[in-house]
Amino acid sequence: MLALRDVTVRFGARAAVDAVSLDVADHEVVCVLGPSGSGKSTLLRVVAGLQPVTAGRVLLDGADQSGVPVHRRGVGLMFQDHQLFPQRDVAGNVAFGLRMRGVARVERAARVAELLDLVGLPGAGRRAVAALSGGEQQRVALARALAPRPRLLMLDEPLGQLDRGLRERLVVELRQLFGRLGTTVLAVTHDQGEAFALADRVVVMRDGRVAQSGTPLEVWQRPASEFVARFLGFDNVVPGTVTGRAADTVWGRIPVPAGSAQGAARVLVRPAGVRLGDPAGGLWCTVEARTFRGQSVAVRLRPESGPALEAACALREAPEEGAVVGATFAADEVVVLG
Ligand SMILES: Nc1ncnc2c1ncn2[C@@H]1O[C@H](COP(=O)(O)OP(=O)(O)OP(=O)(O)O)[C@@H](O)[C@H]1O
Repeated sequence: MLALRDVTVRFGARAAVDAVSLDVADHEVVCVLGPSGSGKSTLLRVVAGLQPVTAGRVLLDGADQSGVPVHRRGVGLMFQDHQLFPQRDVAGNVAFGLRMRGVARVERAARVAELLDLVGLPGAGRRAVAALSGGEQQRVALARALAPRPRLLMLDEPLGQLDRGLRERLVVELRQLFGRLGTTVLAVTHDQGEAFALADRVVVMRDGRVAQSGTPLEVWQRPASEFVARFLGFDNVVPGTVTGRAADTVWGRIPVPAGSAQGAARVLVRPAGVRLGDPAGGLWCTVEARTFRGQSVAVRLRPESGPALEAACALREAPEEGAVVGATFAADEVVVLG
């Protein structure tokens, strides 16, 4: 469906997008994820035709899009601040793209009603946009983007403005909706939770380049680099030397999974793989802080050597602040990073 081939966008000397190649298959939901300034929005703007490329090609269904204007690309756009027309009612907003395409009034009305049902706002056509909640406005913006049946729907921080609870609910709804409609989606977000909940595949960007691409599970289980690991919130990373099934690090010998790359590397231990027991039986650590995270407790440890270490413990097993414990490591939660 969508193919980017070595796409580069420069602003002055700086490449906001640097030789990016990316494919999105029919019906696939791809989320581009990365810190602020990594080039996500620029990438979307390129696909939409809002931003010319410095080099490289954008293909939609095999056709090169250079010179094709925004309204002829057949892509739908939904931006962070959803840019609804305040002077129009809900139906007027949803019908916008249809009117632009000259769809007849009766057909338009039917499609608007269908879309409002789809996004969970049945019968809301006559309501004023200004009187809607943030979540409702988001749904209207989604209905407007979907109304002309775009071959590719692009979302820029689709749930960016909403509070966390609402975002978590909407992201589940969106995923179900896209699955049902078979929509092909390219979304960008800086929120990893959102990306992982929404996407069939996530693409992590860093400084205009693709740092990793894979299913949410693949990226979560095997971050390709220290950058990706830290971006996902994994901070238990130390340098080490891998020999056979263990790595020598400042935290002592850490078992690693079979097949891990050998030699000097960065070693990640996911918090779930840090086991706490008797001080004599492992790396000697003092408990610095505990943070409740729903089902588990994040325990921040100060080891006798090396940087701080985080462990995830069951509620009842979390040691008290100030306690001294021995940390050991479970190989299946250890990743030797590239
Ligand atoms: N029109 C422009 N002129 C000059 N520089 C730009 C322009 N648009 C973007 N940039 C720069 O390109 C880089 C990438 O910007 P972009 O908005 O694509 O990043 P992003 O990952 O979407 O960030 P955010 O999450 O903050 O929106 C940034 O350094 C930005 O300052």
